[in-house]
Amino acid sequence: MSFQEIPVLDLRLSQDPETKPEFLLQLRNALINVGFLLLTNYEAIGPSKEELELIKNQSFEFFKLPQEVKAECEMIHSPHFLGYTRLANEITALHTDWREQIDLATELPAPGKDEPIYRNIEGPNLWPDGEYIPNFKPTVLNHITRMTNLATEFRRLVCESIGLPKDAMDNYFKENQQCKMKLIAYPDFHQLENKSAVSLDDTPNTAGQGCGPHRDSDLLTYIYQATDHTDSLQVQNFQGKWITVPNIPNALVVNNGQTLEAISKGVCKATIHRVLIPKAGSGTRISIPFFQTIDLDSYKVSLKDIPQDVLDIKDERDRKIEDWAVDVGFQYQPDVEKHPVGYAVFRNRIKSHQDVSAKWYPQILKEVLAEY
Ligand SMILES: O=C(O)CCC(=O)C(=O)O
Ligand SMILES: [Fe+2]
Repeated sequence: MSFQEIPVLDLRLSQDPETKPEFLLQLRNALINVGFLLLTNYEAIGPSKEELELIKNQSFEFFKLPQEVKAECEMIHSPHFLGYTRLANEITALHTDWREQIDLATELPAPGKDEPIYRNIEGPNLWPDGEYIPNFKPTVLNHITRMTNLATEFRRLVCESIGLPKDAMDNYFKENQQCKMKLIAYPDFHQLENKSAVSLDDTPNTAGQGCGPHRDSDLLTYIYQATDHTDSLQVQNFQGKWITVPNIPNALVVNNGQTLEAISKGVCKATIHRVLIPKAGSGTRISIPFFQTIDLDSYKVSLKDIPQDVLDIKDERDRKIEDWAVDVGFQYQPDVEKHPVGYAVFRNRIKSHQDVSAKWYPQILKEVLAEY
């Protein structure tokens, strides 16, 4: 039997030596047997309710801007895959996603010309014109700082929960490590002019693809579901059944990415998930994922000394995997033995944003298209 619901973890339990062992057990189970969890009571380390309210309001303001203002910071102008993506201009699992979004990241300089091409994942943000939305940039930068703090603490707990010293992942993080985030708007069915959205086979009448089934490329993702939609984000359990992620007010959804799967040698599996278009009349769904990424140059460095009892839980899980995995299309999986992590991350970006790739990396786009 695979998981039927998403575990809820109270971060306060990790702060008290008496309850910490219980927290670490719950975390171990969530990381190995589910790949998703809901995190509550993180305010002492991460963003406060007020700060989340601010980033939510800036998201609404941003998406309300005139299309020409949003177009000025469109991703096509960025060789770093940062900036605005208009509605229905991204592909996941071979189909169009019905969402619009802006990709943002820790502000960093662009790499030099002689550096490996994948380092172009890093670079400066494309900000919307501050004259139209003055509080956008400071609110986003503050959100990145608060979330980076939370994610740094959390990754130490992740290490401890799988039987490693809490600094076991520190080597994967460089000075001024890039983190990424997105503001995403999923208009509800009413608002779509063109309702020929791809119907998902098992939900023919209710929904189309907000974001197609995929695994994240990063280490860990932290999603703030900013509106109260309850029927959108779904996770596939290891028997192929879609499980809806509840929307507990102010809880963050945390999920394993493929980088964590790669460096933990499959112990923490990157679970497949998707987003359905919100029901007609339910309004636009706003979601704000934060992506914790590691040094793109990390190479030949899996986590060492994961204890046997943890590996046994992984093996037990793997024996129970039956009909997992829909067709997520081809996705590059990081394999630190073969390539630096940046290789797969960069190629997944090339594939998802092909108009941007055609402008900046036409040759690599050709190679990527030939591979799947
Ligand atoms: O909108 C969401 O809740 C999740 C989005 C997502 O999975 C992604 O952008 O990787
Ligand atoms: Fe995702």
